[in-house]
Amino acid sequence: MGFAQLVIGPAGSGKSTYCSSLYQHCETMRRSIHIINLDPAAESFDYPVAMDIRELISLDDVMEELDLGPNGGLIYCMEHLEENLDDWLEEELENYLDDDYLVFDCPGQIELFTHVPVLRNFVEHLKRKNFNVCAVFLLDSQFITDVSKYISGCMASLSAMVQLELPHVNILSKMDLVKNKKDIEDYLNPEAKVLVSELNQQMPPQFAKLNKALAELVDDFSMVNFVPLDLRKQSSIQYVLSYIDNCIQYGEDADVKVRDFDPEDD
Ligand SMILES: Nc1nc2c(ncn2[C@@H]2O[C@H](COP(=O)(O)OP(=O)(O)OP(=O)(O)O)[C@@H](O)[C@H]2O)c(=O)[nH]1
Ligand SMILES: [Mg+2]
Repeated sequence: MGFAQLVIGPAGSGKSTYCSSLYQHCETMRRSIHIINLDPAAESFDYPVAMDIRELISLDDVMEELDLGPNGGLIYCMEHLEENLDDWLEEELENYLDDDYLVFDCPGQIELFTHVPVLRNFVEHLKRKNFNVCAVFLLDSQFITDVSKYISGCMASLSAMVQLELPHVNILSKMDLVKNKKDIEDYLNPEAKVLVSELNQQMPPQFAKLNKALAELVDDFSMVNFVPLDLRKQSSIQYVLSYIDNCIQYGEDADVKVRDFDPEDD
């Protein structure tokens, strides 16, 4: 049985930074972890790259040879990955042992978890290889400064949830940028009526019904709640990691400590 995190979320939400902080944390804890780059457009890394999609296909080549722009090029690369699951991925995975822990750093294009099935097929492949996989969706904490941005972030997370059908953890990243911690409380476990009244304040009255429907959708799923992550604090990284481990039943036999996260402490 292997374990894997699929790190997704909008462009710039902090996925690669999260991966490198997680790597460092595990290094300190003497815990084995392998980070895999699935972003064909990535250029530099703060973590040792265990597997790299760029060894399979180069975005620059694709853009040049097929005359595609960066986003079309990326979709092409990901579809190429999909076609090579049975050879490239299969071969790469052979380097890993049964109980290895893999973290996939994905690209930020929203298309990947809305209508292109590549990640879904990727995950199916991992499952067949006996991996317990968790989707880790990062949303930049700055999204909560604007309720309509926040709702769009929740919708992106929901579509990933619905498409991937995996255990799913939402993380509010970049907590170091949040000045007033009280501001975020309403957004960690959002309530429909708070969201509706804020949306209504911002928008003309003809949107009231739509706002209500959207807010209720977020509320109904009630799976949309967020775990705050402050990368400056080891305790915060550890909390998030334990939370995810729990979702994928990692270390059930071992004595893994889970303790409550206190934003003030470190
Ligand atoms: N203050 C702060 N900045 C962060 C944090 N995490 C990431 N950033 C910054 O946010 C920007 C984007 O971070 P990345 O980790 O590259 O984000 P990404 O989600 O991998 O981006 P794409 O791969 O392009 O989708 C960079 O400038 C980071 O330095 C954080 O916890 N705090
Ligand atoms: Mg990245």
